[in-house]
Amino acid sequence: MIEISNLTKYLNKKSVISDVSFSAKRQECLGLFGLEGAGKTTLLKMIAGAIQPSSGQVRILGLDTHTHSYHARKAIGYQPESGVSHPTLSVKNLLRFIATVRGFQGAERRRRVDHAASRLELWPVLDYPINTLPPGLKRKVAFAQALLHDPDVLLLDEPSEGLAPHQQGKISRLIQSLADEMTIIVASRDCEALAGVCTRALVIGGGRLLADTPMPELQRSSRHFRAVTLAAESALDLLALAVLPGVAGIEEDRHGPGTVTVLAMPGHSIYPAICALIANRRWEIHSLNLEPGRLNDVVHHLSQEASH
Ligand SMILES: Nc1ncnc2c1ncn2[C@@H]1O[C@H](COP(=O)(O)OP(=O)(O)OP(=O)(O)O)[C@@H](O)[C@H]1O
Repeated sequence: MIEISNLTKYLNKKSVISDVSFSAKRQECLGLFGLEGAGKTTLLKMIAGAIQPSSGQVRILGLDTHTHSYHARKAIGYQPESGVSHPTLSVKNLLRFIATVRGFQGAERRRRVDHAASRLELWPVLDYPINTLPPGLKRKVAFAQALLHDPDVLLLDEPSEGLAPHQQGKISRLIQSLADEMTIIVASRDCEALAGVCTRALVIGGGRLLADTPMPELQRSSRHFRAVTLAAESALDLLALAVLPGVAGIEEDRHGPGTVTVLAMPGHSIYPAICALIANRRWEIHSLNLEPGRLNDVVHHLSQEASH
């Protein structure tokens, strides 16, 4: 569905994307993760055909986006981070305009605009000029216009930024449901927020691809994978925790006295032993969490390593 080969981009004589290659199939949802300035937006723009690579190739459905740009673009929906063009139009008129550009007329155009507006819950703001909307809603409009033509490939650049947490959850569920129908690449600085949505993670730093791995693998690579964080009213007996089988170390929370994170050795499950210790010692615990792994730390760590 998507084949990226040795993609490189120079901007103002500076290398912004260096020799990036990967491919993705239908029903894959790829997270493109990296710190600020890592190159996520530039890479998405090249895949969308919005800017040309300095070298390398993008193929969508087997079509080179440079030599077959018209047909390749028909297969792509792109939600840019910068929002939509024509911000003075109302939401409805912008969606109608994009639907017309995509070749839809009459009842079919109405159906597509209505469907996209419903999916993004844009009904209450359909008649508002886009430039009067808050940033989160502008993102939703940009998302809706990317969906109008049921693309084979959907490219999303920070789709949830600026939205309240419950709205972010809705966007995640929408992305998850769309992944059944298409190939999705979603760029974000927040890897953790997309952990349950993406099947695969691409980590980019300094314009280079630092990791291309299934999401569960990235989670497993976190030193907090299967760690247990517990918070208590009074100080805990850290030695008793440290000598439990499979414990790799203990981190005390400098900002939360009484909160400790017990790290697990790879392949060990320490949660049951910690529960048994709490019961034996009759510790009064406020919270006890088995951690899935701290993905943003992993992305940060990979980026730091690559910059040295
Ligand atoms: N038009 C441009 N001219 C020169 N450099 C640019 C241009 N656009 C982006 N850059 C640089 O390219 C690098 C990658 O930028 P890009 O916006 O792709 O990163 P990003 O990962 O999307 O960042 P963010 O998370 O902040 O959106 C940055 O160092 C940025 O300063």
